[in-house]
Parts: sequence; C-alpha cells; structure tokens
Amino acid sequence: MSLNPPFYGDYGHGSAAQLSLQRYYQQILPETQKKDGTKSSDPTAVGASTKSKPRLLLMGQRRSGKSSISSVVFHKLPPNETLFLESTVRIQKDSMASFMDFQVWDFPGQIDIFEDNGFDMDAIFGEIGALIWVIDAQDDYLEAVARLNSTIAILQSRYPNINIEVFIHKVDGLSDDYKLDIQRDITIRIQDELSDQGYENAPVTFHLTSIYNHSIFEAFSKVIQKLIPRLGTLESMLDNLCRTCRFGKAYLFDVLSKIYIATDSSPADMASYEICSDYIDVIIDITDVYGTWHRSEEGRKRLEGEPWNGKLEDQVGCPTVESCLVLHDSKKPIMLREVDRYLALVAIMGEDSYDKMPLVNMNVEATVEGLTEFFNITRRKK
Ligand SMILES: Nc1nc2c(ncn2[C@@H]2O[C@H](COP(=O)(O)OP(=O)(O)OP(=O)(O)O)[C@@H](O)[C@H]2O)c(=O)[nH]1
Repeated sequence: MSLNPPFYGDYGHGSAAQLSLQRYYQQILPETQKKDGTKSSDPTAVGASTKSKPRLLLMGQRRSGKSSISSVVFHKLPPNETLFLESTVRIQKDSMASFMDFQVWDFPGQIDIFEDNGFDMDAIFGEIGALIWVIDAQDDYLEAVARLNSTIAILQSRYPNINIEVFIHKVDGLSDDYKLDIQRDITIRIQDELSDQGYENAPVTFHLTSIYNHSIFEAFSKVIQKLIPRLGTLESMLDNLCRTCRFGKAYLFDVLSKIYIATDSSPADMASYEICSDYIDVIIDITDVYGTWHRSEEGRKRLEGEPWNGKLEDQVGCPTVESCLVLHDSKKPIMLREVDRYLALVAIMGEDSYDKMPLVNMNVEATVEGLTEFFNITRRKK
C-alpha cells in the first residue's frame, strides 16, 4: 500500500508551538538587502523555485483568519490550535508540492501593499492564480469591505483577469439566516461600488467559510478548480464513470489538503463531500500505522504457485491503494482508488453496485488511466 501523503510546504505536521516557532524563524530570516543598503521585505525577492507557479494570495484585515486558513488546509493544523498562531509580520510564502505546484502567500494584515511603495506590484500580481480576500464575519466588516473595494478597483484597472475570491470567514456559530444576510450585504456593497466605478463584470466570487467545518475545503476546491486547464474534460470522465457504474457521486481529491479538484456534474452536497474526505483520513491513518505492505518470501511463493501460476503483480487489481467500505446505515459502499502520489478517486456507489465489483473495478481502472494521461498531457503543455 502507498498513499503516504507528501509533506506540503515547509511546516509539515506539528504542534501549534512548533508551527509558531517555524513561522517565527521564517519571518526573521535575513531580509533582502536593497541596492541602497536599506532592508526590504520586497516580495520580488522570490527564489527561482517559487517562480512560474500559480499563486494564491491570502489578504485581508488583521486577525481575519488568513494564517489559520493556510495552516488548517495545507498543514493539517487542528482548528482549535490556531488560537496560538502569532500575527504574521512578513509575507509568508509556501510552495505546495501537489498535483499542480502552486504557492500560497499569506500577507500580514497590518500592511497595505498598495500604500507602501516598497512592493513591486508586477511581481506580486504577475503570475497570480487568485486573490483570496478574507473578511471576519464575526467582527465589524465595513472597513474590510472598503479596503477590498479599493483593492478590486486597483486590480481591475491593472490586472483585470485576476480571480477575486471573497471568503466571508468565521461563520461558525452564526445562524443560517444571519450568514445569508451578511453575504447579501457584503455582496451588494461590493457590487454597488464596482458598478459606480464602471466595472460591471468583475470576476468576484463569494464563499461562506469556517476552519471548524468542511466549508473552508469546499471553498478552496472551487478556487483551485478555476486554475485547472480543461476542467471540463476531468468532469466528463467522472460523469462517464458515474453513469457506467451507477455511482451517486465521484470526487477527485488532492490527498493531503483534501481539496477536491474535480467532481461529476450531479448536484454537490456537503454530506457526501464530508464522508469522502473523512474516508481519505481513515485510509491515511491505516497506512500510517501499517505502512507499505511487505509480504514474506514464503507467502509470495504460495500465492504465485499452484493453482494460480502467475506473478503476484499480474494477479492483483492495482499496485496502489484500493479500498471499499460499506456503511451500515446507508448501505451505499464508498470506494477509494489512488491515482498517483497526490490524487485519489473517491466515489459513493449505488446500492446495487457492490454485486458488480469486477465491472466497477474495470471502469475505475480505465478512468484512472484516463486521469493519468490527462495530467501527463496538461503538465507537459505548461
Ligand atoms: N471562530 C473562528 N475563529 C477563527 C476562524 N479562523 C481563524 N479564527 C481565529 O482567528 C484568530 C486570528 O487568526 P489568524 O490566522 O492569526 O489571523 P490572520 O489574518 O493571519 O492575522 P494577521 O497575521 O495579524 O494578519 C485566531 O485566534 C484563530 O483561531 C474560524 O473559522 N472561526
């Protein structure tokens, strides 16, 4: 078995204290010397490794939750440990080794990069994938909305193609009605301002998020999906799989972050996403405990001998992780199949599909081959 999740970025797993310490060390790393000798926190001082990767910029007011989002989604920090995160003082750059290498930049809330002349806008926004603006829904958000409005106006005039994703964050603990009221109010305030300035179709999208439930992963999934070239091809592969195998829902997951990068076109519901994403955790925990499956020489000989007479590799369905689980109360099996080091296909099967496992396996195998080919081609084209 594999499915060993790759380590993301620079922190890896760790306690809140370790994380704070690592963040602190990163923040006090020798700053870049400007030509005139003054110190600079210029974000253009990016190493070659961080160039040419789509970038997600996390911006917003102080304490709005930017570092918490990045730590929970990309570093598996338990949400309640974000209480101990220290305020970010310099731009925090993380490279994610994933199915698509991308970077996450966490901006300190107290800096307004548009007012401070030390920032090179082209270096920040030149290769950007999306700007994620985090608004604290539990606080007075008028100032945050005003700052977002001026940011959108600047970006629309200079970089009109940047996707702007507004995370109306910390909505846990708010009633459903209140959440929707806030979303409506913020949306109207932003759209009114934009149309006053003559920007009718600015690419601004709103998400209700919290680190205490799956909504933050769902929102990131939607953000990342916009960056995938030919997403429609992936979706139609999953549609075909669902149709031929009578699956209820299929997701292609990035294993560690549990962001889903594609799903079939049937209506998405949070419950199916949650169960599939929790299933990944179960499998990762099992592989963490039992590791790679080593067979004894004797056991291998027995399996390769009479009556099978064939190499074990030719007898097993696939060399990577493959798992299926039936929940007692729903009677709908959930299946998981590893696609590569980073990706896994997880699907909720129909009630009758368990009887047709050989056919299901064949179709899953064909889909995995298709997905592998898809990523080989799109990676080559970049
Ligand atoms: N209730 C709730 N609290 C959250 C959520 N996300 C973050 N927080 C809390 O918000 C506080 C501030 O979080 P940070 O991630 O440090 O905020 P930041 O935007 O990075 O702040 P700066 O580094 O100062 O810009 C922490 O105490 C978090 O625990 C959430 O979804 N719900």
